[in-house]
Amino acid sequence: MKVNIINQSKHALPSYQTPSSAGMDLRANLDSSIVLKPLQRALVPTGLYLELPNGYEAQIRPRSGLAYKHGISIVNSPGTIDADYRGEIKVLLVNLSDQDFVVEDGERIAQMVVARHETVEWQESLSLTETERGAGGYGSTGVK
Ligand SMILES: O=c1ccn([C@H]2C[C@H](O)[C@@H](COP(=O)(O)OP(=O)(O)OP(=O)(O)O)O2)c(=O)[nH]1
Ligand SMILES: [Mg+2]
Repeated sequence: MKVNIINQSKHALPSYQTPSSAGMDLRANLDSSIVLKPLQRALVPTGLYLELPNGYEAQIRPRSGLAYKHGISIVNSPGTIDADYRGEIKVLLVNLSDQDFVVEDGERIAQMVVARHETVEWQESLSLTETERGAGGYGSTGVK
């Protein structure tokens, strides 16, 4: 699928790291590095602007390596990029470790997965179909 993109960053377009990757890594586009103190968050610019087709969204997800090695995650994970959004894609990083983390210009800070979504029209009803699960949840099926 072809998607229009404007790249105002200093970096190459996001790309899949392997042929069957679901996500493309996003790079920070910074004039100078950012220091994230423990529990601090920052809205990190990418310099990218998308025009997703209707019926698609982009999800901004953490990278597991940064999460595991440095406790870096995304506050609103997965971030939602709406098809009608024309602003800059930004990544809301948070440092969940007990050490400072430095975000460098050009660093791959997150990954973006483009996915289809449905647009729902509500059909208001007085009752719902019965199921085996019913209202059970939150561990209702046990732990083993
Ligand atoms: O991680 C994110 C999440 C969102 N956005 C942009 C694209 C998205 O389409 C828009 C709005 O996001 P969202 O709906 O999550 O935020 P909101 O707090 O509900 O703001 P709004 O009232 O503008 O929808 O912000 C990003 O750049 N990065
Ligand atoms: Mg919103």
